[in-house]
Amino acid sequence: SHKWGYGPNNGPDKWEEGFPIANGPRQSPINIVPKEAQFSPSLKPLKLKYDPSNSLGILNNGHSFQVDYLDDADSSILTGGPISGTYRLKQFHFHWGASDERGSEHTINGIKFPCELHLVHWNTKYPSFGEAAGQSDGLAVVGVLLKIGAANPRLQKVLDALASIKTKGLQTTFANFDPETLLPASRDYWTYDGSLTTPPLLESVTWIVLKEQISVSPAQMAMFRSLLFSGKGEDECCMADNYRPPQPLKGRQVRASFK
Ligand SMILES: NS(=O)(=O)c1ccc(S(=O)(=O)NCc2cccs2)s1
Ligand SMILES: [Zn+2]
Repeated sequence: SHKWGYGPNNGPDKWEEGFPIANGPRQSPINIVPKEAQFSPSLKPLKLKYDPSNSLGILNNGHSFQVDYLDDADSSILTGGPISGTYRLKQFHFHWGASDERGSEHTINGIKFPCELHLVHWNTKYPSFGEAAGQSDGLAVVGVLLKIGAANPRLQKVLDALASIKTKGLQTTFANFDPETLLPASRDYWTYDGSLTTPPLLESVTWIVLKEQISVSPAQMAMFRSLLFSGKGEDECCMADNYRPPQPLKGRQVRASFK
């Protein structure tokens, strides 16, 4: 069977063929309507504690690129917020468009952003990431929207590494990176129960989407688009538009940590 992707023959509209959960009750992403989000005073502040020495490498996985973290201890963790217990950072990655008017997965009042950052964490009540990924409370992903503006110096170290992972399967070491430097000043967020936004589309994600965006310049967006979906020696296919569009809310409540 041909692998899933973002093209006309293997893209989001085709994923239900191999992954019927694509039409499930808690799929992601969604369109967030701030006025319809319920302020929940019981939501705790988000607590992120990352150890930069846990960063391992940066990989072109053929769908996006990801920075992987050592997750054999509670050294890079997410606590508080809508979750209970401790979730360990596994990796972060991005989704982006072929042009600046699209690329994000979550939308706000129907507005698409050029790019979206996802920091993927797994619940340590389970023995491993793979185990957690199959549980309804197994994963927590922090989503940060990027908007076009001034060049973001915090992104530069990541973007400068892309030249060495141009094609699918390439990876290189990526040491001492603190992903907290990518986050906006405010920790205000929206949260809802959802899923992975790529196959296997598992409905195991507590989504935590930050209200404040971070900036990215058009030149920096061009660097994201310099990556290839294709492997070395294959017909070149620019890595872009690697986003799933918003999915039906199906009665879910979106809660806000702020008024
Ligand atoms: N866009 S997103 O943050 O919703 C993610 C999509 C895929 C993610 S993963 O790297 O955690 N792999 C998921 C798995 C593969 C096999 C078992 S689970 S995270
Ligand atoms: Zn993602």
